This record gives sequence, C-alpha cells and structure tokens, in this order.
Amino acid sequence: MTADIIDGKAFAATVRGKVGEHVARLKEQGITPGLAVVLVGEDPASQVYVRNKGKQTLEVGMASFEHKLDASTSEEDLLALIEKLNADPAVHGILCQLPVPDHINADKVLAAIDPAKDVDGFHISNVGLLATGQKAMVPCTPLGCLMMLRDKLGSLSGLNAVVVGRSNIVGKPMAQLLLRDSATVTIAHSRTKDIEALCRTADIVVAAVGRAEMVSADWIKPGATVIDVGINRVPNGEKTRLVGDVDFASASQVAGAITPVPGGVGPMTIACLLANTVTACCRANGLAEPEGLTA
Ligand SMILES: NC(=O)C1=CN([C@@H]2O[C@H](COP(=O)(O)OP(=O)(O)OC[C@H]3O[C@@H](n4cnc5c(N)ncnc54)[C@H](OP(=O)(O)O)[C@@H]3O)[C@@H](O)[C@H]2O)C=CC1
Ligand SMILES: Nc1nc(=O)c2c([nH]1)NC[C@@H]1CN(c3ccc(C(=O)N[C@@H](CCC(=O)O)C(=O)O)cc3)C=[N+]21
Repeated sequence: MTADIIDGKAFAATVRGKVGEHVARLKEQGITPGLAVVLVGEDPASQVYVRNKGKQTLEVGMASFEHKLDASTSEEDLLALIEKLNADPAVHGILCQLPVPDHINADKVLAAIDPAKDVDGFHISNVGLLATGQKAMVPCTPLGCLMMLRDKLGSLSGLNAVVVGRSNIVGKPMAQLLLRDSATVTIAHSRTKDIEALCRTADIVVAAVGRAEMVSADWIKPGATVIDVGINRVPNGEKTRLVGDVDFASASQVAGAITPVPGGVGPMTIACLLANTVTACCRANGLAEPEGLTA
C-alpha cells in the first residue's frame, strides 16, 4: 500500500486565502492586523521561519514588524521591547522566536507577552486555558496538525494517538488538542519503553522529536495517519536538505496517509500563525471571531 500524501503546502494556501479575506474585511473597517516577530541571535531554523513568515504576513495584507536583535542583547532590553509591543495598538500578535540565547530566561520572556497578543499560545495562561478546555490562543504547529488530521479523518473520536515528543511547543499542546477531540492519547519521549511497539498501536502518530528519519515503517500500523513535525537539516552532497523525524520513503509504504517534509506541517504552522493574529485582532476589537480559523 502507498500512503496518501497530505499536502500541507496546498492546505496552508487555502488557510491563508481565508485569512486574507478576513484581513480585507477588517481593513474596510479601518483595522489592519499587525504581527510583531522578535528574533534574538542567529538560530538557522528560526531564520528560515522568520523569512517565510515576514513575506506571507504581507501577502495576506497584514502589517509585519520584524525586530532582529543581536545575540548579545540583554534580557532586560528584550523585556523592554516586549513591553513596548504589548502597549502598541498596531500590534495584535507578538511572537518571540525560540530558542533564545542561553543568558536569557525563555520562561520569563514568554510570561512577559500579553496573553491576548500571544499568537504562539505559549504564555502559561493560554496553556492553562487550553488544558482546561477554555478559549485560548492555540500553538500554531499543533493547530496546523489538528486541521490536517480533521480534514483527513473527519472525527478523531476514539482513535488511538501517539505523540512522540513532550516539548511545551509541540508535543504537550498537540496531546491536549487530540484529547479535546476525544482521541485516546499517549505521549512518548526519550524514556519510553519499546516505543516502536507503542507506535504500532496508533491510528495517529505525530512525530515531534528532532531526530532525522527516526520513525520507520516498522513503527507504523498499516493504514495509520502519520504527521511529521520534524525539521532536520542533513548533509546532501555538497549541500544540505530538509528531512523530517519520519523515514518518509519506508513509512509511506505502510501508512494510510502521511505529511511530507518539506511541504507538510511547516507551511501550516505559518498559516496558523497568521490565523491566530487575525483572531487576536478580532478579539482586541470586540468583533466576531473568524470562522474556520480557530480550533
Ligand atoms: N514544522 C514546524 O512548524 C515545527 C517543527 N519543529 C521541529 O520539530 C522537532 C521537535 O521540536 P521540539 O518539540 O521543539 O523539540 P524538543 O527538543 O524540545 O523536544 C524533543 C522531544 O523529543 C523527545 N526525544 C528525543 N529523542 C528521542 C528518542 N530517541 N526517542 C523518543 N523521544 C525522543 C524528547 O524527549 P525528552 O523530553 O525525554 O528529552 C523531547 O520530548 C524539531 O525537529 C523541530 O525543528 C518544531 C516546531 C515547529
Ligand atoms: N516561538 C516560536 N514559535 C515557533 O513556531 C517556532 C519557533 N519559535 N522556533 C523555530 C520553530 C521551527 N518552526 C518552523 C516553522 C515553519 C517552517 C517552515 O515553513 N517549513 C517549510 C519550509 C522550509 C524551507 O523553507 O526550506 C516546510 O517544512 O515546508 C519551519 C520551521 C517554527 N518554530
């Protein structure tokens, strides 16, 4: 059997189209949604992300504010910038790119972002709201994964889902969203025993590990849906290429459906960031929330 390829790139274009329509409607009312992105230092994965984001933010008609800070920027200066963005009425969404350099406490930075502008959904108040089933800003990568799963499978109710990875950015919020959709959720990590056998019980596998091509065909139950979050750069002759956490060549022979890397979760993450910014803008202005763009 050969898996259906879930085209995240095309799906993301559809989401951005909807975002663009909402932005146009807001602009008719004199409101332009604005997204501020803060990058400290030069993490290579983050640079790709920032570049793609800035371009697509403008394409959907939103305002983009990029703040590229030197790697030696002090925590104090970064917190001062966030305070300024919190107070700026033209900024509806704030994202501080992770990881930040070691001398900066990431938890402190995330806590400083106004929860209403926290389009990454990483502030503890949004984490708590999501975990208790209340209205929150939902992290972009898991939200994008959920949209693709719902589109592919319809209902997730009663399905066995294994999330590989327990980070605050991907693994944990992904598990929360799957649980909210009534999947039976297991979170696996580096200490999990017989992770391959565990994954073989899953109707849905979400891989968010950061290890190139770790999940191979013998981890996958025939017909399962596989979502590959990993973004890993590996050598390719003189250059490098991007691969996921799933061994796509083998896994796609067994899975029912699978996301590729690139062209899967990555583009959906950006589309969901734009969607969250529109949502935040509508909430800030007391307007009805955009339909079909929230979880
Ligand atoms: N496409 C996108 O939009 C995005 C992609 N990414 C990518 O997703 C991947 C994961 O990111 P992130 O969650 O931030 O990564 P982290 O490094 O924060 O977390 C990785 C998780 O994987 C677990 N893990 C590591 N090694 C193994 C192993 N051998 N077996 C089982 N579990 C293991 C770790 O377990 P433990 O906790 O026990 O150490 C940890 O929970 C990366 O490749 C990243 O680049 C990230 C964000 C967005
Ligand atoms: N606060 C914060 N929030 C994040 O969401 C966050 C972060 N920090 N730090 C870095 C990771 C990584 N990440 C990516 C998002 C999109 C692509 C992406 O667009 N990928 C495309 C294109 C890759 C390419 O251009 O080659 C693809 O997979 O097809 C990649 C990586 C978000 N992250």
